[in-house]
Amino acid sequence: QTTAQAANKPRIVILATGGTIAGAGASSVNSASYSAAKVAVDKLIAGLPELGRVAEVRGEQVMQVASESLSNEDLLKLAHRVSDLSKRADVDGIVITHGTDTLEETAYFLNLTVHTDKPVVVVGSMRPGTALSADGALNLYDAVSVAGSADAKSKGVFVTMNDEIHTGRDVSKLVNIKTEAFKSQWGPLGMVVEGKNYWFRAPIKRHTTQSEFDIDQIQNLPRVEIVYGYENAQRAVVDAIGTQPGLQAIVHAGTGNGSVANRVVPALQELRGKGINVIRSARVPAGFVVRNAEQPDDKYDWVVAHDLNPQKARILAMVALTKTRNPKELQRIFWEY
Ligand SMILES: NC(=O)C[C@H](N)C(=O)O
Repeated sequence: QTTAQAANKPRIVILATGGTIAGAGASSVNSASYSAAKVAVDKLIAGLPELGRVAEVRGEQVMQVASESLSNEDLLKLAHRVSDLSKRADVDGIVITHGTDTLEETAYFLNLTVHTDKPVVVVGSMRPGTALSADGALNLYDAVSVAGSADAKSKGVFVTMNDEIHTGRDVSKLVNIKTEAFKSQWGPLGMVVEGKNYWFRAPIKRHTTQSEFDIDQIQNLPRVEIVYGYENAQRAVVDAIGTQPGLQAIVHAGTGNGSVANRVVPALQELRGKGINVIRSARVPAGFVVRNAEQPDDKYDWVVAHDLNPQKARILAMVALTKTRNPKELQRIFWEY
């Protein structure tokens, strides 16, 4: 028995994937210009001895990349590792260090597919550890502290940034450069301050142990692409994506309430006619898309993304398509998750 176990400290595994939290700049004033994914997890842990106050920590370097370059294969590799660790009796919680650019996508994917009631926390930073007022150390301390808390169990996958605890479903990177980069349109679940959690709400959408999706059954993800709506948008982009091999769905990041240019509608209808699902999301980052408003979804056999932004809608679509291509079933899933 180790000293930490004797002291009843939770045993937390930190799975490192890269990002700015593992970044390094040329000087301490480089807060925005630096290289992501440089520092190994053992060095991150050694640089933060305070972690030993809240947990017995060990690290694993799963990959070392900037998150904008993550692939579906990377996502599956990480999720399978999280699932395996979550089943171990000697692991009480899992922290994933991750670049912030696609952190919301990974967090939502894990929330949808990993069957565990143990806390899983995804964390990043906006400044590299070499910068003045670097935010990674406190974010990581908060993440480990939340991952080791009994009161964080059964609430799904979290993102801790800037003292806030967010659900991986709702949270999105909405601000560049600032350390208050992450927001949930329905609000954070709570805050973590000096190793103590303060909860204000709980997630209502299905996640982790209540999910019908299970990462242990998912070896591949179907291809889903996103097209953007804007003034003067032409159908050629949709037509081009429609020829991509293996395409199973297109997420349309529409203007306003998911509106679609009249020039683009026929292109999407043609794809639907070929069995490709059309998911109507919005480029507006708040509010939600109303079914059969702006476009006749029932008539066209389209799906609306509810309040999910396009990148999160893509994640849920991929996961849902591992089970069904029926648009009515997909719509049910978009309401429930
Ligand atoms: N702040 C960051 O982590 C940004 C970086 N480009 C990444 O996502 O890996």
